[in-house]
Amino acid sequence: MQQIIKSDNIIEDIEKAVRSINYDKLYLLTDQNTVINCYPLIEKSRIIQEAVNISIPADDTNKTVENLCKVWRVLTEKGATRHSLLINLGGGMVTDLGGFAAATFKRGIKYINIPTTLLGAVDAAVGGKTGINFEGYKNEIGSFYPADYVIISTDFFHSLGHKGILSGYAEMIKHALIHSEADLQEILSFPLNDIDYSRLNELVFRSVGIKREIVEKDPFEKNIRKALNLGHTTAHAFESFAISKSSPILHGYAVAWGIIVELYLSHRLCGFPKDKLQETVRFIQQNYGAFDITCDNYEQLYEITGHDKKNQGGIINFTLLSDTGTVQIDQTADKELFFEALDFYRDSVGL
Ligand SMILES: NC(=O)c1ccc[n+]([C@@H]2O[C@H](COP(=O)([O-])OP(=O)(O)OC[C@H]3O[C@@H](n4cnc5c(N)ncnc54)[C@H](O)[C@@H]3O)[C@@H](O)[C@H]2O)c1
Ligand SMILES: O=C(O)C(=O)C[C@@H](O)[C@H](O)[C@H](O)COP(=O)(O)O
Ligand SMILES: [Zn+2]
Repeated sequence: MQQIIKSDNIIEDIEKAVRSINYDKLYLLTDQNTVINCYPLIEKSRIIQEAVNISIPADDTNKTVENLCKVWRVLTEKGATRHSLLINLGGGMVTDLGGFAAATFKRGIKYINIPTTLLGAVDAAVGGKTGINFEGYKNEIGSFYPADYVIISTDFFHSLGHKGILSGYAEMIKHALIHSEADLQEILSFPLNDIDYSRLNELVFRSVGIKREIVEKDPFEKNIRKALNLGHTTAHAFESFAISKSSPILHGYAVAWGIIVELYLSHRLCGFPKDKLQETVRFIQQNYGAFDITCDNYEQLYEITGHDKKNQGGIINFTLLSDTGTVQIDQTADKELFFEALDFYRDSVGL
C-alpha cells in the first residue's frame, strides 16, 4: 500500500520521499492553477528544480484523453524511461490523470501525489483509483494504480476559496456517514462559515484514515470499497448531465447533492433513520444550495446512471446505508423509486 505522509515541512518531505525512490529522471505535473498557487510552495527544493515540468489546463472538463496524450508526449519527448518518477501536484483532476499516465507509460512508472485541494487530500490522491472522463462519462477509463507516496500538506488549502473547501468537505461528509454516528456529528457541527483551520486539519487526517482503512481491506473494489461510492451513482449522473449542458459542476458539490438522493433511497430501501436523513439533508442544503434540475431531466439522469461502474447485467447498483456506519452495497432502485428520490432532492433544496 502507498505511504501517506502528514507533512509539516513539505519540501523536506518531498525530498525524503523522492530520495527513497531509485529513479533516473523526474517529471512534475501541474495544472494552470496549481502551477501558480502551489508550485511556489515547493520551488525552492533542489530536487523539484531538477524536474521536467508538464502543465495542463485546469478543471474536470480537462480530465481528457487529449491531456493524457499531452503528458505521455512530454514523457516520451523528454526521455522518460520505465525508471522515471512523476510527481502530481494538484487536485483530483491532476492526480487522477497523472496517476493514469503513470500507470500506462511504458506499462507503469512510479509516482508521488501531492494533493493541493481538500478533496484531493481526503480522497482523490489516496487509494489508487486513477483515470479520465470519456464521452461525457466520469472516470470511464482508468486503472487501480496507487502512488508510492501521498504527501499531504494543508498549507496548500489557503488559496482554495470557500467553494474549494466545501467541495472537499462533501467527501468528508461521505466518509463520516459510512463510518460512524460520532464522526457524522463531528462533521455536521463544524462551522463551515467560520473555518477553524487547525480543527479542519484534525478532521482531514481522521477522514483520510477512514478512506485508507477501507482501501486496505478491498483495494480493487470487489466489495466493501463500494462504500466509498455512497452518493456517487447520482453525483456522476449530475456531473455528466451538467457537462452535457456545458456548465460543469464541482465533483464535491455533486457528491453532496448525490448524498441527498441516496440517503433518501437508503431510508426507503434499507430503513436509514428519518431524523438522520433530515439532519444531513439540512446541513447540505444550507451549505451547498441547489443543482437545478426539473422532472423533464429525470429520464436523461436515469440513462446516465446506466453507465455507473458498480452496475452489472443491466442492473443499476447503489451503495446505501441502513444506519450511519452500516453500509449496504449493491442495492437496486427501480426507475420509479429513483424518480421519487429526485423529487425528494428537489423538494429538499427548494426547487
Ligand atoms: N481517484 C479518486 O479516488 C477520486 C476521489 C474523489 C474525486 N476524484 C476526482 O477528483 C476530481 C475532483 O478533484 P478536485 O476537487 O481536487 O478538483 P480539481 O483538481 O479540478 O481542482 C479544482 C480547482 O481548484 C484548482 N486548484 C487546485 N489546487 C488549488 C490550490 N491549492 N489553490 C487554488 N486553486 C487550486 C484547480 O486548478 C481547479 O481549478 C474529479 O475529477 C473527481 O472525479 C477522484
Ligand atoms: O476511492 C474510491 O473507491 C471512491 O469511490 C472515491 C470517490 O470519491 C471518487 O469520486 C471515485 O473516483 C469514484 O470512482 P468511480 O469508480 O465511481 O469512478
Ligand atoms: Zn468522489
